[in-house]
Amino acid sequence: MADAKIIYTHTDEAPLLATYSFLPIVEAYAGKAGVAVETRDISVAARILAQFGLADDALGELGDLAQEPEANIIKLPNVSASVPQLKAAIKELQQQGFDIPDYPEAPATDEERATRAKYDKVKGSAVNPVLRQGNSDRRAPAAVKNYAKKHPHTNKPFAEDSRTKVATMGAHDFASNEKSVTLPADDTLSIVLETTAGETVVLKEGLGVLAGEIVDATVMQVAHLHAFLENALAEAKADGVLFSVHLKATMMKVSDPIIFGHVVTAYFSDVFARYGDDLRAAGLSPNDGLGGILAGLDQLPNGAEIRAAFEEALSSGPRLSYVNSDKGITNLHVPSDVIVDASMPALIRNGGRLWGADGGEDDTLAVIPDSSYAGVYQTVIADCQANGPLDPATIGSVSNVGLMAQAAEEYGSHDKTFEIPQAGTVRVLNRAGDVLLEHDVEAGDIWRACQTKDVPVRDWVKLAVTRARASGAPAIFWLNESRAHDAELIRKVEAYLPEHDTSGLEIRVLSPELATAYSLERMRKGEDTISVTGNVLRDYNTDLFPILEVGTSAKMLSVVPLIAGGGLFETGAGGSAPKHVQQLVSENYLRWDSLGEFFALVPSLEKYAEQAGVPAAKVLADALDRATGTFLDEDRSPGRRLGTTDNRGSHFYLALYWAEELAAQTEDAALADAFAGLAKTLRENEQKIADELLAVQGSPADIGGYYRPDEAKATAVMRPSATFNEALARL
Ligand SMILES: NC(=O)C1=CN([C@@H]2O[C@H](COP(=O)(O)OP(=O)(O)OC[C@H]3O[C@@H](n4cnc5c(N)ncnc54)[C@H](OP(=O)(O)O)[C@@H]3O)[C@@H](O)[C@H]2O)C=CC1
Ligand SMILES: O=C(O)CCC(=O)C(=O)O
Ligand SMILES: [Mg+2]
Repeated sequence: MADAKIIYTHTDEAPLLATYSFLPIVEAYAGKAGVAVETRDISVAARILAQFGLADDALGELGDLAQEPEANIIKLPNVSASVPQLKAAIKELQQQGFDIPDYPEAPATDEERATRAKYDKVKGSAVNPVLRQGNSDRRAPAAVKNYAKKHPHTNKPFAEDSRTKVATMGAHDFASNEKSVTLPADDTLSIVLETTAGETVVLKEGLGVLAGEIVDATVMQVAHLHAFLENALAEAKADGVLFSVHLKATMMKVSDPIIFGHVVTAYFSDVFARYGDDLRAAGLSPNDGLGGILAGLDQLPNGAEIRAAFEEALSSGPRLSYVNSDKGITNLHVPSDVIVDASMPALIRNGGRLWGADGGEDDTLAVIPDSSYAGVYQTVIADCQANGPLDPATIGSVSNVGLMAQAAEEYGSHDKTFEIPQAGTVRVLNRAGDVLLEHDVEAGDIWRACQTKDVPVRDWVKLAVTRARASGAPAIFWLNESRAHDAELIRKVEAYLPEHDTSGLEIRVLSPELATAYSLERMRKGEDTISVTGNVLRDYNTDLFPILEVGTSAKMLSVVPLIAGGGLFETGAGGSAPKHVQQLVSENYLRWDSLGEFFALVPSLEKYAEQAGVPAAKVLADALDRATGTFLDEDRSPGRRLGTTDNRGSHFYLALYWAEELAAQTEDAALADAFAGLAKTLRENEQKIADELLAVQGSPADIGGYYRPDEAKATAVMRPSATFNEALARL
């Protein structure tokens, strides 16, 4: 391929900061091997600017590229913005002088509606579903697993009398109301609400579907959600445990902020009964969280009175869990502060305890309203309560093969999720007008349809068999035959498995709860298991198991073999770690661990070698792979605390080991020659560079912006060692 190149993405928060330090190293090394590396800015700030013609539509470009065989993209985690995050980013860009409108809370004019539509394109998981034109292969590399066995982190034990548990609806929710069909032929669907008053409201038209596509519809019945929440609040209060709610308001950007709003409303039901109209009139929505409401109260004439009512409710209600008790930030403050994939594993690692208002730890009632996957967490909690914590020194690994291509499953559902305006019946109709799926609904219910195309399913089954064959581990499809969507999927799995040689492999279908129990049982025996899951469990499992096994999902290999033949190499399985940015800004210390970036770069370089016919890229990849091994052996990941090697220091060590490997290899004499000097300089100046990097720690750092840092300032902060910079520049 003539124009082969590696695209390294500029994203947000901690991974973006790390990029200011790491990318110059990558560019310098790649340049020596004739490897073309380009960057594209897909940060939330750049995506906002692109909507108003003030930046290139890099995401659109990469989305197209992902569907071409030449794609070779390194994707760092990015912000999937909740409304409060989006508003903060807009404000920062306005302050930087960009002429962009405010986020229209309740758009009334055509212009406001157009603006809102633009911002809605930036909101939530707007990047990953576009780039993920393939299924997901996430696992802990053997070197990471071995490192964790040698240096086990602590998974704290649950108390003897631990009262932590998961509360979930189990009826009248998305899981239990689901209906599903597989389409026999290409078709065009519409979604229509017939109200009890006899009106027809078209919710969606022109929804193209392909033969073999699975289409589901389901509804969260809000009256039942409220009854459930009232019970859960009463239960938490009676048991004296912390109340916490765990949703995915970023990825499920339509349904989950609404559910989050219902939790806020239920917790503060008296306040909303008294002041709900005032809050609504002021545009203060519970869906944006308690934080946004409290921040907006000053503009209300009776703001002080309402604030007092919130405070009174907090002190008399069940004890809330806190995200940051020092700053008074509760679990209900911001919909994107507590994200279930990261929050539940952190809770389990901590012996089932969260933090209360006083900063003290306590057991919790973890509320996960929809029952589709809540049982997974309850199964792990019950297992740890019965059998003690999982010991990272001995446990086996649970890797994941995840169905996600072409926005499979709930990931793509936000354009088909509706808060129902009036009671009636929602129907999914085909072109001929036949009713495929229908539900009776009440006003306020959250109804959603969701699509899963056939090609991705077939590819996913193949990937599962490939991984089972390569690893020798059993592959378990986490599918619940009594859930409508899963039943359709199981049929496809059964149809596609015979396309492969599965002799001697253990391949089974188990419900998520049983699959969890089976995987844990094997794990405790030191045995590995592959979890083959849908998109949401892919997300959940690739934080859950890594965090229990290796302490963090940052150390995951996360590859997306694109269906069109290209490669998308994600870095780690975690997010963009906002609290790391705060630490950098306050004390010039960045805890971000770039192992995920190192791991992603290896297969990306290998792919480049193949695509561009540049063998030196493979030499670079092999050297990097060995260097990463040394990096782990020498324990060069950032520490958690000031005064230790941080992200920048860790990059220096990686650069040192990588240069030494390149200088020592004999496959490419020119490369060895090119790196000999650098390897020597870095080794000789190891102490000096380490000292220069340590010297800057401890005082505040100015990066000139949160969502859109100033390039020069951030570079200065992230590249503070003159000796290291000069050595790189001389390469
Ligand atoms: N792939 C993507 O693009 C993803 C994006 N996100 C986005 O990230 C943001 C934050 O999400 P959140 O759910 O809080 O999850 P995060 O993974 O960002 O944060 C949870 C915690 O995980 C640990 N962690 C994760 N990655 C690393 C790393 N490389 N080095 C060191 N520690 C790490 C840190 O905690 P500790 O060490 O204390 O355990 C971190 O504070 C949101 O905007 C979300 O939308 C989230 C997930 C994936
Ligand atoms: O796309 C997102 O919003 C989050 C993705 C995520 O958490 C994951 O892929 O693990
Ligand atoms: Mg995740």
